[in-house]
This record gives sequence, structure tokens and C-alpha cells, in this order.
Amino acid sequence: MLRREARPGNARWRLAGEVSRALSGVRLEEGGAEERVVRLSVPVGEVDPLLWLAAQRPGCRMYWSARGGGFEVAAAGEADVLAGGPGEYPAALRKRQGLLLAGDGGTRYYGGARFDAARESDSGWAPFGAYRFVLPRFELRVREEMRELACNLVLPRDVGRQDEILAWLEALPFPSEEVGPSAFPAPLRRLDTPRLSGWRSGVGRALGAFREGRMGKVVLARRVDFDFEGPLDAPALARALRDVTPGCFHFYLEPEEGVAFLGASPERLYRREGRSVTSEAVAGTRPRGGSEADDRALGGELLGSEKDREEHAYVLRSIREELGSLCESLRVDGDVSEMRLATRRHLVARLRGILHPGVTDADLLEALHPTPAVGGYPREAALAEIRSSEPFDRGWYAGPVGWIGAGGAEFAVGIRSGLVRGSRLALFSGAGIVRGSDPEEEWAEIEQKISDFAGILGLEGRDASG
Ligand SMILES: C=C(O[C@@H]1C=C(C(=O)O)C=C[C@H]1O)C(=O)O
Ligand SMILES: [Mg+2]
Repeated sequence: MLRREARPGNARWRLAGEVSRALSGVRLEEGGAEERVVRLSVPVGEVDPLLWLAAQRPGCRMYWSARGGGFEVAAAGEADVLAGGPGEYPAALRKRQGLLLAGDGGTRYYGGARFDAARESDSGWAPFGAYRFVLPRFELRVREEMRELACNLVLPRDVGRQDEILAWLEALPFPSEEVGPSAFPAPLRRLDTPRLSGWRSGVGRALGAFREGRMGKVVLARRVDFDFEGPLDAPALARALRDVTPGCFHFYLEPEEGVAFLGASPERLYRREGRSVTSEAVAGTRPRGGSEADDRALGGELLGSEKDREEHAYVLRSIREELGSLCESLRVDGDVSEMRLATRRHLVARLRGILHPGVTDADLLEALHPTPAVGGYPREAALAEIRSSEPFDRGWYAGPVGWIGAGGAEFAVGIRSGLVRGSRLALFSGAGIVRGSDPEEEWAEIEQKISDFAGILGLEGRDASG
């Protein structure tokens, strides 16, 4: 039997007390004052943030976990939302920088943006908008050994919502017990966009553009849709994915009931702490080997592959150029090396810099996204090729996903990801095409990249309808 005060749910009562004190302390004359964010938090007992997430009311749920641990958060509800249509971003971020930065050091807005704001969104991606950053109403955070339950208030705006906020907080669900591994509904159908024949012509076109000197690299993606016998439990899928993809950023964004974008990305777009910034060039792929000898051989093959080195060199060159323009100093940390994941490996080079004073996250996002890890080189030519060649909307796949706070920010590249809508799942993945790319091998590389999802859901062996 747990001691009463050790029960995680008891944190609600302490937090409710703080929330009502904070709200009743706001004087009415503040009506016209500048808005500010107040973040209240209390320690909480041990609870897995993804299990907590699963217990919250559907619609407007979010989860983020930093690569390699260290920071994990599950969130419910919205205290403030920055969202909008194409073209407004990142100008809208700049405009709201005041509120963003006015909170205490712990305030964070979580979200991201579409891969390509200029391409028309298809209806499946509509709930996400062109960009969307949410200051959650409630957060369950795990930071190293510290666990806390937090409530964000925007003052004086939230004074009128006191009853609603307190009622929600007092009834905030806490999962009562560990749940076992989930059973997912059976898959019924698979649909590939494009099919293998269309893929061959897309890659062929890109190879032609390289020969004509119009482009050096383009990342072409595929979309694979699966229908299931019943609705997918998206938080449970996120949990199963987290278990098989250590060393990745894990993200889950659910703007509307039954609709979630989730993934396990190995790739950091950037991390900022004050004026220090880190980024990385990731590209080139091989699987992990079944035996130690196999694995070593595959590692050697990747490091020695001229074609994969070329995929990678474009990414490093572009990040150096783009990030370099925002930095006082920028250096590449060491040589190109291997990033080893549970089921595959990539080439990686890490960069570290000091930003010029006044550089904002909007500037960083604008400069860095999309890197040639998901776009191509040169950027505009590659984006034009993707727009005319890919027969589907990428939506938020390969877009920036992460958080922005007062003292820092961190964004992953939203790859190795999928979109859940009721009983449908769309998986997205791409491969860097350079001279010497072979369409069948690139097709297989993408198949390997979606295998983490496929393994969980029993989709393996369901062949492409090529
Ligand atoms: C575009 C994706 O991954 C990118 C493409 C890679 C490649 O082609 O070798 C490797 C890592 C990522 O930079 C994806 O997974 O969707
Ligand atoms: Mg590749």
C-alpha cells in the first residue's frame, strides 16, 4: 500500500492551491497590462509520462522526449496557442517573442511546422495547420531525477477561467496501474504512394537534373497507408515505438481527437542554450548487422561509401553555410562518424557555434529548415523538384518538431514518423538521391526506415503493391 502522500495524484491538490492563490492575487486593474505567463509546479510521484498522457482527455495532447533522456514531458490542454496559415511563420513567432520570453526559465511552447508552407495542405493534415506551438495547460515533466506536475497560466487572461481550470485540475486523471504491452488491431490493406513504377520515374527525373547540373541532391519521400480493423490507440503506439527506438527524439502531437502525428527521430535540427547552438548533419544509411562481424562490415561499408559520403557532404555544407551566417563562431566537432541506432546506422557530423547577439529561434528555423537531409541542395531547386515530383503532401513529416523557451530551444527533424487518423496510419519516409542512386536500393532503404513502425504493428511481410 502506498503512503497517501506518495500517490502521484495527490500532487493535484497542492497544485490547485497554488493556482487559486496565483489567480486570486491578480488585481483587476491589470486588465490592460501586458500578458505574462506564470508557470506553477509541484513535485509528483513516479509515473510514466506516456501512460499519464494516455489517461488524459483526447484532443490537444502532446509528448516530447529528448534524445538520450534528460527531458521528457507529456501535456494536456492549451493555455496559449500560436497557430496559423502559410506565410505567417516564422514572422508570427517573432511577433510573439515577447510573451514567449517573458515566462520564467521553465516556460516552453511545444510544436512545429509543415515541411513546406508553400505547398497546399491535404485534408488529413488540416488539424495541424501550417505551424502550431502550444503552451500546455498542464504538463507532467521528468527532468533527470526530478518529476513535476505543472500548470501554465496566462495572466491576466486566465483570471476569468479560474473555475474551469480548477475543475479540470482536480479531476486530472492519473493512471492507477502499470499496463502491459498493447495489442493493436489487425492491418487490412496497404497502399503505396508512389508505387514502385512511379518511384523509378521520380528518381530518374532527379538523376537527369543532376546530369544537367541543376541540382546536387534531392530527398524524395514515399507515403505508405495502412488501414486497420479498428481505431489505433495512438498513445500506446507512441509507447511501443519509444521502447524499440532508444537514442531518438520521441514526439507525439494530437491537435484533435483521433488525429496524431508521432515519431522517433534520430536527428536534431538544432539545440540552443542562450547563445550556444549545436546542430548536426545526418545522412547515409545502412542497417545494423545480425552478428557482430556483420555489423562491423556494414559500418565499414557505410563509412567507405562514396555515394553515402556525398549525401552527407551536402548536408554538412549547407548547415555550415546557413548556421554560419547566424554565428560569431562555428566549428565542426571531429570527423564524420557513425550514428548507431537499434536497427540502422547513419553518417553524422556535429556542429557547435555561438550565435550573434539577437538571433532568435525564428531566425534559426528559417535558416536551417529544410536541411539537405530532408530537402536537397541547392534548397530552392530541391523544393521545386519535391513539389512537382512527389504525388502527396508531406504535411508535418520532415518538418521541425520541438519546443521554444525563454533560455533555449530544441528541434528534431520530424522524420521516422506517421499520421494516425482513427483506424488509418500513414507512414512517411525519404531517401537522399544523389548521382549514382539506384531506385530499387532507395526504395528498400525507405522500407527499412519504416520497419520500426512496421514491426510493432505486424505490417512486415505485407509487400508493397508495386
Ligand atoms: C529523409 C529521411 O532520412 C534522412 C535520409 C537519410 C538517407 O537517405 O540516407 C538518412 C538520414 C536522414 O537524413 C527519412 O527517414 O525520412
Ligand atoms: Mg540514403
